[in-house]
Amino acid sequence: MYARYIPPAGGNAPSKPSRDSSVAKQSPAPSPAPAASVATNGDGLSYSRYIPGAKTQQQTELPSIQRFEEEADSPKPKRKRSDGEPPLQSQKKKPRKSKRRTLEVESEDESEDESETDTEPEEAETKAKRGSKREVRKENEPEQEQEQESAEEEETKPKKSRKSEKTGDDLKLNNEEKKKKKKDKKRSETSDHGDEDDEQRPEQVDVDEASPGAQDAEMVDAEPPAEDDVEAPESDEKQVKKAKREKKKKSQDADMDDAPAEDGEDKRHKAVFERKAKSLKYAEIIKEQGIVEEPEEPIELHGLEPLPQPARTAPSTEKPAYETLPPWLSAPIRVSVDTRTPFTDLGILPKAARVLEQKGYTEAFAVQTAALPLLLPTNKQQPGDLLVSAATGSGKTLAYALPIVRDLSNSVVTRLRALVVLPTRELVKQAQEVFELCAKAYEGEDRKRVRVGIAIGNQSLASEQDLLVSKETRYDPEAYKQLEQEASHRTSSSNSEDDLDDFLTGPSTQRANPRIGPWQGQVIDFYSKVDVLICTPGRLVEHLDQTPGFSLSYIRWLVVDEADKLLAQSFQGWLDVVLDKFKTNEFGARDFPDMPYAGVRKILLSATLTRDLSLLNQLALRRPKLIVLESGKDVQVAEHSLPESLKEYAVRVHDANLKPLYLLDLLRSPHMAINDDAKNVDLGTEAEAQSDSSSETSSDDTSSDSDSDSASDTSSDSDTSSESDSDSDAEPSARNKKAHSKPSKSQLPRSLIFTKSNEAALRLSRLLILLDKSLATQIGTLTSTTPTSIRRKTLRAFTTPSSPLRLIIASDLVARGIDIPKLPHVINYDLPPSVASYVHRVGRTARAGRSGCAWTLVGDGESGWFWGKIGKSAAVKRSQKVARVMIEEMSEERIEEYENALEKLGKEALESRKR
Ligand SMILES: Nc1ncnc2c1ncn2[C@@H]1O[C@H](COP(=O)(O)OP(=O)(O)OP(=O)(O)O)[C@@H](O)[C@H]1O
Repeated sequence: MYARYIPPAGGNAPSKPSRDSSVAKQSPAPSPAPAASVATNGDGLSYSRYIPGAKTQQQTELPSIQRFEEEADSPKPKRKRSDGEPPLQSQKKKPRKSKRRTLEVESEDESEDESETDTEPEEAETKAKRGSKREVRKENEPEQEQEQESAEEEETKPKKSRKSEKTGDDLKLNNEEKKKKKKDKKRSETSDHGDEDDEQRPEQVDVDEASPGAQDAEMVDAEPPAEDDVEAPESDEKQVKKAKREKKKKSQDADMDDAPAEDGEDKRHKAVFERKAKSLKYAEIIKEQGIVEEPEEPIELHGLEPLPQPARTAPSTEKPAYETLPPWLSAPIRVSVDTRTPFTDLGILPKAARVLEQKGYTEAFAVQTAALPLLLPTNKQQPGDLLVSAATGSGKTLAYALPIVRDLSNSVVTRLRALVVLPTRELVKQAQEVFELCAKAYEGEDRKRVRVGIAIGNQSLASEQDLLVSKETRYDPEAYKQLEQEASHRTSSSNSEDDLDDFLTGPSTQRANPRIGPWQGQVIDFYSKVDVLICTPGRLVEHLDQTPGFSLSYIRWLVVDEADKLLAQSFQGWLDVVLDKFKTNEFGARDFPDMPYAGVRKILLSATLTRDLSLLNQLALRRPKLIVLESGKDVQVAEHSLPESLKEYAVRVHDANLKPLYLLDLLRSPHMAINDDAKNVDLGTEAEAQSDSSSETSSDDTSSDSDSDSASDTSSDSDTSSESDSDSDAEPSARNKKAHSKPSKSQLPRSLIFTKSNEAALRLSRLLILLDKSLATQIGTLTSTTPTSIRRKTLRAFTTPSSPLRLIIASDLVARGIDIPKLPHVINYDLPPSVASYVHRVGRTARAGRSGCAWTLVGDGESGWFWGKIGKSAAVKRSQKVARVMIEEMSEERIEEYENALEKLGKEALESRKR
């Protein structure tokens, strides 16, 4: 609260500026036209101001003090008054009044901003004063200005509150009366100009009020008129007025000086008390009359109010799910690598378990423990497809072979019911051995011997066709007619381009249905000779296209081993062809007798199984489950995992040009010898025993075998005959050398050495022999150009302990899946092309829980890639770190030998090219 001094009314009429400012603030109050007057300065300058006439008449008393804290009380009574009492002004002004009223309400509601809104016009007024006529400044002494301001505020109040209209009537009237008197006086003094102004004034007011920015207009009004408007005749009048004003001022000052200060104080206090009394009285009247207060309009805050905020929600306790993989892939079935379970506990018949035990399979490995219950018919769960991601040598083959054979052994008729697809011939052969073992295990006791066939293209297509499909011709005119009708219907809808084919390959009806015999009325029936076909994808497509009667209509199992490779590469689009054949389903052909399941169950396996759903989705998997192996400490499921028993070494190669010498030094180094000698002794005795048992098995198979086996043995393929020769050679030599099973010291540790290409493998093997002639009998080579018979011969010799063969230098042909029993060392002479390739290469050792070592020669320029992608990569799960091995510097003498060997190699290459 603060008090403002306003000089006593005693004849000191407020100066013109003060009147102006009051008008500016008073604009909301309607007034009849006459009330709008033209304020004219003493010097003749005129400007229009809106002054409510009613108030002018009410002015009886000059306020001495205004206490602004009382303004806070004013709005309410004012509102009541406005609603309850009719306005005093004429009907003409009503619309304007309502408009003004709206503005008033807004200003009232902004009670907190009142002081601001009040001061703004004052400031405007002050500016107006400052920027306006100098005469006004001269006339208005500071005290007068205070008086003027208080008068303005006094007049502004009616705008804001009706209460102040009522309670402050006396004060304002006094002020207004003075103004009026002065005005009248001026009028009398002024000439016709003044009258003209009077006439113009209402118009100006109307324009101001009618305009949307009425307040702005008022502010503009508050500004002094431009000096251009000053007319020459008025200058005399101005001077007269000025003189009068100065006179008045002097007398006023004299009064002020004379009046005792105490009187002023008393008056002010008196005025305050009077106002208070009036306010209280007015409140009582309201109470008595029962005037209901208009409910307060909602306060509209501008600028300072807090921004609207959204309602706070309780923090969610649910964990966010960022998983985009399907649950079966993100949460696979995890099995500890160390898990071992008796086969009988997994639902394997005791007789079958005994056969497996004879082969050395005493207990089921971890992956078998997890997979067998899911695939065997004893599983009462809703069966579905299965994916297995387990390290190399973990026994995946038996995990799918055993349940498939168990299922097929229940059937009576031989039909092709299982299809196993593998990427290489060697793997097909390997899988065939496992299936044969299982077939033997499940043979007898009301079970049929499951027949296993292979298709790898190592012999002519016709020979393979004979092994897979048999045919019988019978005379059946009716069936013939029917088949012919079906065939002609099919061919008629086909292309006319077939005419050329008809000419070349015979009637189209025969091609459309191979069951139609060559003679009228003859019908051909085809029978599958195998229950299981293990094949490479390319050869499979060939049979589907060209082998009459080769059908996948009865297929119940589809196994895709080394699935990542088979799905990533097209292999003549084998998958699309096969899945298309699955669509045509013989009624009941795919029913599993012991299971509530029909259709083709798919099994996908790999040591580096892809998690790429776009690849996996090609197979249209149904209710898939994923099995992964994990070591106790591992939480993360890595895409590539290495056998726990594998030791890895990185051999630094300073000079890549001398790499063959580094290899030789490594082979002769104590590092490898330590890891090899003792095992070689074991390997010798064990492997011999194994070779004996395997030869027994093979003889068993041959004797008891069906047409397919004997056919394969008696195949016209030259490779096969040579194989049998070599085998027969190998056996006696092994027996002869039984006594010398302990390897000599000059022998190198048994190692499988991988190079980057066929050429590199051949070149390296020859170079090593040129460097050390004693190695000639110890080195073998395996590449994709090696004939199949030689491949098999080499692999057999390598696994035979009595054989002098100690090293196999190979391309990536044998990197995948090849099972070389108890191979102690794998050497990456050249770096593998990918991480997956590394995993498969080194996975040829440390199989079936045995220990093994992987050595990688790393050139200085290759170390970044090796350590980044393989040696220290988190993508490869390994039980122990990769160790570093240093090879001593080469002597000059050795380097010279090496250069000589290189020279010889060059000459040999030239000669072979000439030939
Ligand atoms: N239950 C078992 N007990 C003993 N040896 C087994 C058992 N199961 C499999 N093996 C042997 O483990 C070795 C590896 O088996 P297999 O070839 O099936 O492994 P894999 O997981 O398919 O390996 P890769 O991924 O390299 O193809 C084979 O020599 C096999 O005879």
